[in-house]
Amino acid sequence: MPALYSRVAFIGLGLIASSMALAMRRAGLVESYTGHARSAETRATALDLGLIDTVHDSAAAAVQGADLVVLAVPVGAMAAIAQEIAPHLAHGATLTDVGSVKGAVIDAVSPHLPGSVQFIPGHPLAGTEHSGPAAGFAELFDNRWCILTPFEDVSADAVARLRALWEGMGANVDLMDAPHHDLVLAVTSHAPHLIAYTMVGVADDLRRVTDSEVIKYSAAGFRDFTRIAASDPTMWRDVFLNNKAATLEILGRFTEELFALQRAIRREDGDHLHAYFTRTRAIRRGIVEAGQDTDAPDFGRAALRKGTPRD
Ligand SMILES: NC(=O)C1=CN([C@@H]2O[C@H](COP(=O)(O)OP(=O)(O)OC[C@H]3O[C@@H](n4cnc5c(N)ncnc54)[C@H](O)[C@@H]3O)[C@@H](O)[C@H]2O)C=CC1
Ligand SMILES: O=C(O)C(=O)Cc1ccc(O)cc1
Repeated sequence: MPALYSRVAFIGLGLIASSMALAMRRAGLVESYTGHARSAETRATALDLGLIDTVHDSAAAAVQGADLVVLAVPVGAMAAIAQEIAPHLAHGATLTDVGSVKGAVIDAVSPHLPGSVQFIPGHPLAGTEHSGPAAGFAELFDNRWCILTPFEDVSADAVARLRALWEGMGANVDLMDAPHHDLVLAVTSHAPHLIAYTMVGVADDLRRVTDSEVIKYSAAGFRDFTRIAASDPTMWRDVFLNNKAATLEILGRFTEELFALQRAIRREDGDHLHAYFTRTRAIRRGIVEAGQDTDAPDFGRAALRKGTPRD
């Protein structure tokens, strides 16, 4: 495939930017790579790892001459960076971001941009609990979704090119509007992360359960909570502060259902519990049977098709 862009500038050189650089290099999607990070150590690591060809100690310098600029910093840092780079963006350049929240990023970035810049917000639904330039890997986006939330006035060619870039990095691309994205992500990612943080905090508060017992006896579910609760505190603080309405809406519903389940346990209402768990099990089966559970081993899908021995 011929290169889609001649020069990409990454602002922020952490997990997502480094994975993007490696995935772009894997498929030869861009001709030259540059970037900026705040710390000299991060800049040096990104160069040493061969993620980028050149590095700049200011975001304004990094974006000059780039036909693609990727904002890959915590959501709360986007506004100041947009303000700084706006006068230096090349005419007709595409600006995108990878923030976990879209509405607040659009509000923070758009007001600073000159009319010629094509701003196409994006969000790869792929990540890990690790941060920094050494955490990236080329396969991160393989068979994962990337959601783009462009406004209608953006050039269709620019959107098609960015879509092709994500597909070249291995991702599947969907387009939706920003409020819908923020609600979907509140349900599927943001509220679950908060619940994981809470559960790990609760386990830690239980003085009877020492750290070693928590790890030693934790089954897969709790282990995954501890992994998720090890995610970057700055990034997740910014997610909740910037997707406040949708996460509060979902957490409100969650709290109501949790109270109903608590009451069922207290009243020994087995029918309520059984009916609830039957409904949630059907949801999981629907996901697996639709082939949407990309992490599930094949034997899991086969077993579900046949029906499990406990049915
Ligand atoms: N980590 C994950 O699993 C995922 C993260 N995202 C989003 O991607 C973005 C980047 O996240 P990661 O790459 O995971 O973070 P990271 O912590 O690995 O890297 C962030 C980079 O931004 C720089 N940075 C932080 N604050 C800054 C500031 N005020 N000014 C300039 N640079 C600053 C850091 O020095 C670092 O180079 C975030 O907006 C996050 O919501 C999206 C999908 C998955
Ligand atoms: O590590 C995990 O399980 C994740 O959920 C990764 C992740 C974190 C934030 C996003 O906006 C998208 C994906």
